Amino acid sequence: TWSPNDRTQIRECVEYAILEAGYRHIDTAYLYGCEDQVGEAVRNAIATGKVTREELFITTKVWPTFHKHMEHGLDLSLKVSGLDYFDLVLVHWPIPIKCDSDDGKPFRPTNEDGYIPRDTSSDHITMYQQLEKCLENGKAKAIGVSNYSIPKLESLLKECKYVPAVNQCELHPLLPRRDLCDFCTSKGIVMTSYFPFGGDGAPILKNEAIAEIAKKYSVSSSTILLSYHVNLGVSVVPKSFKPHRIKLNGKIVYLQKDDLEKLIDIGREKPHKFNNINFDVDLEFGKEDW
Ligand SMILES: NC(=O)C1=CN([C@@H]2O[C@H](COP(=O)(O)OP(=O)(O)OC[C@H]3O[C@@H](n4cnc5c(N)ncnc54)[C@H](OP(=O)(O)O)[C@@H]3O)[C@@H](O)[C@H]2O)C=CC1
Ligand SMILES: O=C1Nc2ccccc2C1=O
Repeated sequence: TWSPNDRTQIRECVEYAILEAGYRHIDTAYLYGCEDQVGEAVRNAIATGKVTREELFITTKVWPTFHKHMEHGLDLSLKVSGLDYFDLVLVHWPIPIKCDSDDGKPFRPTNEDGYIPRDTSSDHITMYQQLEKCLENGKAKAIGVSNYSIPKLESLLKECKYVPAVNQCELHPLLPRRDLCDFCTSKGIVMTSYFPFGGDGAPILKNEAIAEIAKKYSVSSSTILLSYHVNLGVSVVPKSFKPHRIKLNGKIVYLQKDDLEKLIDIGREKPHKFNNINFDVDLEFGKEDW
């Protein structure tokens, strides 16, 4: 439910996704400024009698400007959405961002170098530990992380009480991150792919190697990109505002092993990350640590 500009259509798209296209997993975040529309869509969908709350799986994320009070961040998401609980709550990014306000804003302050300034008085482990309390008090049915690297997960796993259920990261054939996926699988952490098409404007759909595989299966490149994840045991959260694409994105095909290998090979040598959010340099692990 992330949209960089127009956020007016999200309620109707979520309703369409649930009622007409069979979606059950909806991914949102406090950052996206649309949890009100997601909550309304969920209530409207339930009111039709076609789906129950228990059948739906609603994920949200607490933005790291709330690093001192993550439960308060989640409380705001609950209030805005009008939901009684979220099925999954993620630490949105492992990097605490400087913030003095109560509402977590500004979300992306910038320092004189143009970077989003990190608050070094906290860390990703402390943020996650606060969500563990939300698991215990029932505000979240499950908790997890987003944009966590292997070193971050290793340090978190040493300190946490509950293993994160999910790590949601940018993943697609141009950024296969098989090491991260294998690490997560070995620890019982489900990977979720965001930016399955490369984000706004869907740049990965122009890739010729993917188009060739799509031709072989007589499906669209978008179907290949989503099937890639499902075939690898990764969940995936595509976004579209167009009804026919919302439906199309529910279609998954079985991929032959050699085609799956071809897809992984596309980004093996030179992985490409589309999300270029400008966090302050990570002194410990280097800039690429997310
Ligand atoms: N945890 C995190 O830090 C992040 C999480 N996310 C989550 O991941 C979701 C997906 O990422 P998002 O940024 O939306 O980018 P996506 O990779 O899902 O791409 C969205 C773009 O693809 C287009 N598109 C969708 N389906 C098709 C199709 N079948 N054929 C052609 N074009 C298509 C959309 O256009 P149109 O709408 O016109 O169809 C839109 O321009 C977000 O909405 C958000 O929930 C995203 C970024 C970071
Ligand atoms: O959730 C997010 N969606 C985004 C889109 C662009 C850049 C960063 C983000 C997020 O953190």
